[in-house]
Amino acid sequence: MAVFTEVTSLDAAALLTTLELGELVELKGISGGIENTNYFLTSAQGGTQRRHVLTLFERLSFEQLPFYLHLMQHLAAHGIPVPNPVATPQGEILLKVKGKPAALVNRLSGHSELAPTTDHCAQVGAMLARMHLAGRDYPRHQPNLRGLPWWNETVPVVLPYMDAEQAQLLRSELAYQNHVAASAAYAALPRGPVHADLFRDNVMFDNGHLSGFFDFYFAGVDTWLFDLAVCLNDWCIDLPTGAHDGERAQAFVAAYQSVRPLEAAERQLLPAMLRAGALRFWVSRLWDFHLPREASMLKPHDPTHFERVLRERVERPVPVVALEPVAA
Ligand SMILES: Nc1ncnc2c1ncn2[C@@H]1O[C@H](COP(=O)(O)OP(=O)(O)OP(=O)(O)O)[C@@H](O)[C@H]1O
Ligand SMILES: N[C@@H](CCO)C(=O)O
Repeated sequence: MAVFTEVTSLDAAALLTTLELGELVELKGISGGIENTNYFLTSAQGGTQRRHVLTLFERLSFEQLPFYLHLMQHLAAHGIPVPNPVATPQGEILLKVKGKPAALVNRLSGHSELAPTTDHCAQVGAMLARMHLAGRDYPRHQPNLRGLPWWNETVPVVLPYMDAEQAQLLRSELAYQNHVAASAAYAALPRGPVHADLFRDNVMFDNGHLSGFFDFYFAGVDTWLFDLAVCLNDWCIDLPTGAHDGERAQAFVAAYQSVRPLEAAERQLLPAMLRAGALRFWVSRLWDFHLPREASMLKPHDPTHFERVLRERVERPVPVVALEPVAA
């Protein structure tokens, strides 16, 4: 279930009045999702119906939300298909519903593609690069809150739940990532706002065409290569083994590079960032699994999946040349 806070038709109609969006046609709770309260909401004005998603934020505060909501607005204004928050006549996009921070965004058409083909991967790769470029002049700054400092803080907290082999892998990988982060190549990586959680379930396709990226609530400023690695670790691996899928990865990276070719430092550090992306989600899943938040609404994802992906990335590193067409 993903309606943690009940919104009535009266609440929704009042919101539409504030936003000058006309009448309420339909309000329907969304069952997917585990973090927030989400409703599909249809409004009508002058014979035109509009489809929206109303989100009441259950985890993020009024202070934290402007970075994410303004990023979505910025990307939408730059032609990237992402949910665009509706503003009040005074220009405010962070709303309050039932005392909770809230936003009303346009509803993306289509559905998530949970068994992607090379064509789906290519579409996501090209749009990811376009999104990175579109974010370059976004003026707000917030680091990736699930980046290296968080791994350094959280690995010691989850270590007591690990067996000796897992603990050894976590320790050595963390040491490796700290070493990478201190390198000249890492300092040279281009960076900007990244989605940082662009898994298969956060992208919509409509009739085979990418119709949008959503769920920007882990976004932050980090290296573009990290964002690419997070995607390759989800879109271009075999489920459930976690093995790398060369064909899908090639399609993804070629499409990304058709918009923004990778720089020398990025080419060098791709294998290291694939490991970083796997570590990030292994640690967050371990944390959610072993230390559920008080009154948690989370049904934790399986941590062992990303342990497998990390082992794959360590044992069978994939250099960028393996993902590029062989020169004639
Ligand atoms: N802008 C949108 N357009 C269309 N559908 C959306 C949109 N936002 C959310 N949804 C639908 O609502 C579902 C739940 O949203 P989401 O995945 O963001 O949940 P959440 O609880 O906010 O976050 P989490 O992914 O962490 O569980 C999605 O799977 C999707 O089907
Ligand atoms: N994509 C994350 C969940 C947080 O949105 C995971 O699979 O662990």
